[in-house]
Amino acid sequence: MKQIDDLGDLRGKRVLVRSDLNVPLDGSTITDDGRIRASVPTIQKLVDAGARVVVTAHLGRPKGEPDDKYTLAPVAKRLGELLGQDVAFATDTVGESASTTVAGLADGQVALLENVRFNAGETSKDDAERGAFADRLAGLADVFVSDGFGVVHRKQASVYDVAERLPSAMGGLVAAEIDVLRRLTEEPERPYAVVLGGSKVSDKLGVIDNLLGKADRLLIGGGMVFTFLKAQGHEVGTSLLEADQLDTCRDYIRRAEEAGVDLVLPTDIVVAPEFRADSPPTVVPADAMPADQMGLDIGPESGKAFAAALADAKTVFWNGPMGVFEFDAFSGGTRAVAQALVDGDGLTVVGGGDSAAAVRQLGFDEGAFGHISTGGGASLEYLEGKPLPGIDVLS
Ligand SMILES: Nc1ncnc2c1ncn2[C@@H]1O[C@H](COP(=O)(O)OP(=O)(O)O)[C@@H](O)[C@H]1O
Ligand SMILES: O=C(OP(=O)(O)O)[C@H](O)COP(=O)(O)O
Repeated sequence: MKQIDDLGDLRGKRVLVRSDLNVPLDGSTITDDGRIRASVPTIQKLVDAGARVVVTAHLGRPKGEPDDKYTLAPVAKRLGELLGQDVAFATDTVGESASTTVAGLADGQVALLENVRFNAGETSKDDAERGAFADRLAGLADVFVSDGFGVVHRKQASVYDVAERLPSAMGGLVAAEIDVLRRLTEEPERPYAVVLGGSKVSDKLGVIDNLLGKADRLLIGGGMVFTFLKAQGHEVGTSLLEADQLDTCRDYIRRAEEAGVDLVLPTDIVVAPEFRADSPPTVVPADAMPADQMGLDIGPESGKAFAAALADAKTVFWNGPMGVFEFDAFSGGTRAVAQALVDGDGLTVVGGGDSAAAVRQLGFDEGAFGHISTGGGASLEYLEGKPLPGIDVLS
């Protein structure tokens, strides 16, 4: 697969780089810039090569049209600070502003295009619609570098279709991520434990299907847990729930038992009446959640049980916070799992924008983990052995 060095002399060339700059924001304040920092080495390499660098990225999940809440403007500013040079910001992705901004770049300068998901073509399931948008995006550049590891599992215009239209290469971040994750797919040292949580439940439940044949222990927390608890017949109140996945979860529970996989579910839950930092927390048994409250973290007893299940693991992959760690009162479960990973002596890999942010925000030293991946869904799909469109298209 082509790397940047295989693209030839890039001086004066317009290089479109797909980065994953999907960072958590509080209003317009970036609360964790990990993904921006992870994207800098590739951009800097292109700057040093004298390229005119055009970065494209998404933020959140806007509905295919401009939405101020999801503007990349604060990200352009932070990227500029990290690069030590101004980053020109185009207020659209493929329109007038993008054309003018790209045309105004000198060799070694960088532009960031507005949120690529402000365009319906980016995420369209219709190949022609996606292709038409990719044509316009590709028209802004001479070559393409795919460096957004967190999105390589998405068959989207800026990830997939654009690579079919321009000479393309894999960026250093994607290459490095794949290098580490490959170790987890080839004979992981056992016991191999996988911890799953977070809020993208429908996206990520499916990975369990495959993990049941690979992992020795499967620990489930975060928003994912309530579909399991409900499948066991328990009340889950107003918690996150994938009502159409109950049978799937029942099947996972049965198959885990048959396969001898230790499926660890929380025995206590921190509930609150509302999704708010100051909503009063109560710890309740997992099989006795009140109907009018929502589960926002695994409880302290579960935190201890999860830590015990990780203590002697030789390989651990963790994606998805155990609770709403952004609110102090609901960060205990995530802290307990992070601490268990730090205390263990196996290979530990943390994947996902929010999981990585959680580790840093809760004050853990990044160096204490084997690898912190910028992609949650992407790394899960890689571990599942699923084809990753954004990688396959490069070969
Ligand atoms: N019980 C819960 N209810 C609602 N949201 C939750 C719960 N547990 C965790 N979360 C949320 O999940 C989000 C992260 O989910 P996700 O995007 O799947 O993880 P990652 O970015 O690490 O892949 C966090 O913002 C966190 O607040
Ligand atoms: O945040 C991301 O993924 P992750 O939460 O699985 O780590 C990526 O930016 C992909 O975003 P998406 O899941 O909206 O396509």
